[in-house]
Amino acid sequence: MVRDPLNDVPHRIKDIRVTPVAFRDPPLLNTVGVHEPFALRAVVEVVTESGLLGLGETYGDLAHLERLRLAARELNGVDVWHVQEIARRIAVVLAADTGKGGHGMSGMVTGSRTADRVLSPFEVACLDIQGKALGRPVSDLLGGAVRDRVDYSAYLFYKWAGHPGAEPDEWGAALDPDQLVAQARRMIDTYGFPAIKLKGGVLPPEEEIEAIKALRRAFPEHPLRIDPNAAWSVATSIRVGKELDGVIEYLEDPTAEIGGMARAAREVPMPLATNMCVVAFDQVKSAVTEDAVQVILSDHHFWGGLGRSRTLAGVCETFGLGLSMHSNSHLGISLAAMTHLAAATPNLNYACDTHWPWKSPDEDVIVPGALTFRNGSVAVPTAPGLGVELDRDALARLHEQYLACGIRQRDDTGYYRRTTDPGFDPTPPRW
Ligand SMILES: O=C([O-])[C@@H](O)[C@@H](O)[C@H](O)[C@@H](O)C(=O)[O-]
Ligand SMILES: [Mg+2]
Repeated sequence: MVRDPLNDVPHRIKDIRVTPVAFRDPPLLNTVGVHEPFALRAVVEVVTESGLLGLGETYGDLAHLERLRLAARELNGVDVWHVQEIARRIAVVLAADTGKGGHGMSGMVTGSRTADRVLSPFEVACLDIQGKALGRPVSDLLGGAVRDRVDYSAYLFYKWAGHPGAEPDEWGAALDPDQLVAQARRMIDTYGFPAIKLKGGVLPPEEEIEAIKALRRAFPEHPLRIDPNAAWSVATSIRVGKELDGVIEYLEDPTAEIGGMARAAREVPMPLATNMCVVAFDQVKSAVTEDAVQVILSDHHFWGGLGRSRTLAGVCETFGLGLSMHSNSHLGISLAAMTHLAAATPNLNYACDTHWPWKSPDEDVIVPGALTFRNGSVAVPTAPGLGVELDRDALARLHEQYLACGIRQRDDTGYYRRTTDPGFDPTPPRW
């Protein structure tokens, strides 16, 4: 048995708590619809016999919660150093799972592996405990931080002024280039982000090209990206790519599937990036063979945790692929995990995505102060483990909000149809 080298106490899992939470989310538009008034997450607490607590954060969709609870029942007694045993048990208990539903991404990313999505928060929580047992930050367990701050990008969204029937929110509407530039200005003034990403696939491509060009004029030095989540045909992707030659650093998921991306990649001048067509290890081979993507956006929530995301980084290095980082609506436990991972990944050379600015500062499950943005970057926590502490009152409040809000799975398309256009069809390619 592996023993704690410091005090010879094993750290076997004694208890796991999975708590769904909901936090307010503005009406952010994407190609499949619009964000509902609340985003869902699940907080995973792993408690050991030795009395240590580890934290993980993941999607809050009901089907995912059920899988998390099923997995949790299998993990009692496992040593937190034995993540491979945890992965094995999860794979066994989910073997018959068809993987339908509960992706937490409103249908935009469906090819990731169910067992990896379930493993992720347990693995992060185990790393948190390992770090606490050793008195070292998680970045040290991943090979050591190669940077003491991690850069994030300003993640712009087209959006309505407010949710239908509600007062306008503090960001107001962003439905044309001027409004997007104002959104970017405010976000960069507040957080200092060094790069800009625009969530596209919302308006006809010509309008989104104009928006990118307006951003380029307003922010001549900021690397720019646009991500329409595969809303475009191959022909449209090629047309937009040529039009944005020299303007964007990469074009993210312009079109669907490895085959489509490969055809687009042959014609456009810039690298193509993805968090849609390569979301699991068994998809890497054909992507590389076909030279379909030049940058992969890692995401520990669906690649199976921080260790497997480091493996992905090695794969990218091996094949000469760039590496960036994807995000969804998230809270502070995930931001801490993303920051440790990015810090310990030398070849992560792009500013990471984060939805952080879209969350109200007063809504989180961690004690404030551990993670702050300065010049667009977050300092890598140096305290043991993830370096964040659970705020139990806040957790209880956001759980109450989950119970009251009535939302049980992310459904951007359903919300758009209910509020705006019952006939809305997001099937790609939309253009
Ligand atoms: O939050 C959103 O609407 C995004 O569209 C998100 O769901 C995507 O997964 C993501 O940000 C992306 O880069 O594709
Ligand atoms: Mg993307």
